[in-house]
Amino acid sequence: MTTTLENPVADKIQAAVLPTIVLDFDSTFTQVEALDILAEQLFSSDPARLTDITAIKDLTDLAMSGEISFAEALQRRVQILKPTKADLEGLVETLKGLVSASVARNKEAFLRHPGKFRIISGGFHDFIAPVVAEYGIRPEHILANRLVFGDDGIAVSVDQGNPLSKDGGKVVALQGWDITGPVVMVGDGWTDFEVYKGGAADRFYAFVENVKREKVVQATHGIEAAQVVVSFDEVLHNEGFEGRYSFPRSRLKVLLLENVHPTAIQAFREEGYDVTTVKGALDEDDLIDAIQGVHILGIRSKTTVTQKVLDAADKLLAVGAFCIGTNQIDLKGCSKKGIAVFNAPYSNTRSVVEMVMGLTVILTRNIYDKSIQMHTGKWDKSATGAHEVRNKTIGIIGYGAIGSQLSILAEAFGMRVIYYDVAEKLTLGNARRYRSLDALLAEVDVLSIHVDGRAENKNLMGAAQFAKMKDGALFINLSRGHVVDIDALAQALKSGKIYGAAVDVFPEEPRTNDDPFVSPLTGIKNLILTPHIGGSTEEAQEAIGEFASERLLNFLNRGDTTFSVNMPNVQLSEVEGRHRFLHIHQNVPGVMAAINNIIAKYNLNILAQHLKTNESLGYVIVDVDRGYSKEALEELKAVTGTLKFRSLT
Ligand SMILES: NC(=O)c1ccc[n+]([C@@H]2O[C@H](COP(=O)([O-])OP(=O)(O)OC[C@H]3O[C@@H](n4cnc5c(N)ncnc54)[C@H](O)[C@@H]3O)[C@@H](O)[C@H]2O)c1
Ligand SMILES: O=C(O)CC[C@@H](O)C(=O)O
Repeated sequence: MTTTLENPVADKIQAAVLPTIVLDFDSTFTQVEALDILAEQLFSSDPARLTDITAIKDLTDLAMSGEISFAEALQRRVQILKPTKADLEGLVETLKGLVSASVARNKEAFLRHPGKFRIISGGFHDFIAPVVAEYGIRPEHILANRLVFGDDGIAVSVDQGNPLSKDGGKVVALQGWDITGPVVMVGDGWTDFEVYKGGAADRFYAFVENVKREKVVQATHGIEAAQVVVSFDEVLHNEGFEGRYSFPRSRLKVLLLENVHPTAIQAFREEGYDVTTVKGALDEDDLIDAIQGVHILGIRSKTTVTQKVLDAADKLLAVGAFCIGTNQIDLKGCSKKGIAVFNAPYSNTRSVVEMVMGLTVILTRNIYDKSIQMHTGKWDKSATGAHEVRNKTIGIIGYGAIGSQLSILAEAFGMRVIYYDVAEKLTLGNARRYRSLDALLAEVDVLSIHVDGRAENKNLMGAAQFAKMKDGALFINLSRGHVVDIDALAQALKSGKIYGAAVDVFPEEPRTNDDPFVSPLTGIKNLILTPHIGGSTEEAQEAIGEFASERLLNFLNRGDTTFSVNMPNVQLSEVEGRHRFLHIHQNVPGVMAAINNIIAKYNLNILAQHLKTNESLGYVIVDVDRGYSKEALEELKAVTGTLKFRSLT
């Protein structure tokens, strides 16, 4: 199956006759209404004038949505604001930092096509010109009002001779401009729609990236030449401009489940992707419904990505596990479909380790049960059964990222560290590796499990293993629930074989905070139960949000697969001034030769080429210079064994 990212609208438009794009300034070129920002700047530190900030905003809104006359609103706002030239300089600096995200990321397109982008605004040339100059828009390509200053340097009114100071002014002003060829108007406000309605523009885009004005959006309905767009990427794409992106990001859907951290949501939105979030996990049926049309799925540990879900995933390019574990994802199924899987292997490691150390001390001192007794009014000041952790032996099963970090912290607490791992590991500090699990079990005062969630680890700790431990040892599991036979653990605790335990992960876990927790472990003495929160610190969640979204964005934006858990890892630079083909295929003979034949047939000039394979997948990345035909793309997609094909610009 191939992923087809087509653009029929752009195909219809001759690239040679690029239209002139006329942008509104307030809430379109910039994220904000400049006069609202000016009001905040001038009045927010003066309690007596705070109401003027609201008054300015109200006037702006009423005019933008077409409720009152634009001319009246403009004049009244200037009368309230009375700015000086110095005030406007401050405003310019603020506005430069508030350029709309999709405009800012397409700066290259502005600079590459001087004269093709113009500004029309009911705002003021005085502050618009220096902001848009950075995008190569010259003063003569800005139509805007001018402030009239009094002798004291304070603006008192609007230049009345300028048509833009009047109602319907944009239509008149634009019609009088020296534009040849089609004109495309992009704006959020009613006056922008009027430009199209009044016949001064051939096409209209209602721009809703910053603010959605219902009256304007409604007005576009049923008009073939008018469209609502959530980002400037779409405008560039539809109008045949070579923006940074071969496919508008706003049409790529990102579905983030299980309350992933807002940093991730923001990262995708800032890059222009269409993000939907869901608080909890989804069960299989709900996920099957939700996954259709989704390009990127973000989950944590509670969502299971099964083969059935993958079968329903018609557009899925990648799955991000916003956690360490990936055992909830059918990795083989993903590979078979060329879907890349990423996780955040180190972002919550420290949080888990700190929690294990804390639990070790709490259990060794018997603090947990003492606290419970206190809550029932019982004061038991006694040292019996309470110990230091110093000189005790901690046994770690699974000496990976978490196990080895724990080794360092435990040693810093004065503990003796021994570990068991099925793989060769670098032993840290004075830790000792045991090659026999049974030998380790027999020696530990505290046992902590940190193996990964592979299926073979089911019931790694069962009745036989608990029986091999010293009487009165402590047990901790913050890895995966199925690794421990919990009936056997319950029995070992009840019999006193295991003196105390802390369990954070369970074979069956509630999907959301509203679902009940049911387990044979509830009600047992000296057993600390926690709701799978080993990695749940604000620090870890933020770090995971940043790390996982960065991996997914690098994959989307440039094809980079660094840290992917199932794809061959290829580190790639940004796509600058070139086209990049990304070809994911079954690892079968002949694919590379077929790709190269097509490249030779179409005489494409290769700037860089990479091929990396793993057991099941091959990943070819080809960078070519700008000239290539659609037929070449079609043939590349049709190569036998192709799973996914994308092109980036
Ligand atoms: N409770 C939480 O909130 C939480 C947070 C993060 C991670 N985790 C879980 O913690 C576990 C460890 O995470 P990590 O980042 O250290 O993983 P890791 O992959 O870095 O380390 C796992 C180690 O276990 C070893 N191993 C696997 N099976 C084994 C076995 N049967 N016997 C001995 N060694 C075995 C591996 O060789 C590897 O060295 C994972 O299951 C992860 O999902 C839980
Ligand atoms: O936050 C989660 O849902 C899972 C945390 C942890 O088990 C992990 O695998 O990182």
